[in-house]
Amino acid sequence: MNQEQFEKIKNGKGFIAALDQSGGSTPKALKDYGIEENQYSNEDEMYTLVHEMRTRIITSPAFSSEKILGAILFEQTMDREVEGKYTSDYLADKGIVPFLKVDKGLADEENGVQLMKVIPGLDELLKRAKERNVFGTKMRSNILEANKDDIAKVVEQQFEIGKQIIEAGLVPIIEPEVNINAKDKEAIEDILKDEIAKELDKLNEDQYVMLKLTIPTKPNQYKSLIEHPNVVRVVALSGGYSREKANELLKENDNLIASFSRALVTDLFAGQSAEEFDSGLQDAVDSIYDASVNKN
Ligand SMILES: O=P(O)(O)OC[C@H]1O[C@](O)(COP(=O)(O)O)[C@@H](O)[C@@H]1O
Repeated sequence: MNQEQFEKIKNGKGFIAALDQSGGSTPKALKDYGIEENQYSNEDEMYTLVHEMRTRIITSPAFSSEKILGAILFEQTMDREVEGKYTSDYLADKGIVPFLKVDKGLADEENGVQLMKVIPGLDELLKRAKERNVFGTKMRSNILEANKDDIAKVVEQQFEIGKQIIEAGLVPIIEPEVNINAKDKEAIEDILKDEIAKELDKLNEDQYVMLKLTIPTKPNQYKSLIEHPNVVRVVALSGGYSREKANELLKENDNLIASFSRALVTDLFAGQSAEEFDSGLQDAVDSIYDASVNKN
């Protein structure tokens, strides 16, 4: 494992940019960016357009390692190039640590949770990620109701696959998202914290994970997880909150940094001039950095 990147992710001041919208989320990500579905006629064109959007973000002067510690990539982005380099190498050369989203989407909701779908060919994908100098991975489940046994299943699945990822020499970001509109969000977060702690305590001392969590209703709910010796860093998804709201809630949580997708790109549009785009991205980066680093 790249020790310099490990140190940066563990102790660096900044946040992680989530640029990994999956196939399922891409049409909405493009629509939010100002590209309607009638502007592309097949998946290939869609992926080319979203790679252009991500390239515009990644190559912007606002997308700098001064405030951005890492970036989470979609598999196709990892296999494409930015200015003649593989995307992960381009990022690493900018001092930004590359991560790869490895999940293949969510299973149907059952008993108030969505497990991850089976991930075929994971070993092969992890091998390729290592070849592309990727540091870590990210995979997302979804929790909607406070059903203890089912939340336990979500966490068990995450850690079981997480250990496979650790074996492959990468650091897994474990992301059991809690839906921000869940009726019993606080009760879910109490159960989730306990279930994650149980799995963390089973790890060997040289097995490291990261956690990507919904910003909790109770400030500092996850303090004990943040301080756990097997946890490199705990980061927060924006979950559908506006950037202002996500930043406001994040500021209430010590040592919790952002890993936003929607909240990062919400003011970026295809039709913007270079300076409008770059200044919109700079504003987003500055405000998310501030919420990640300067707490109340
Ligand atoms: O496309 P997916 O896999 O459903 O994930 C969508 C997004 O959810 C995230 O986990 C969190 O994104 P948000 O900050 O927009 O909630 C991102 O990493 C990812 O881009």
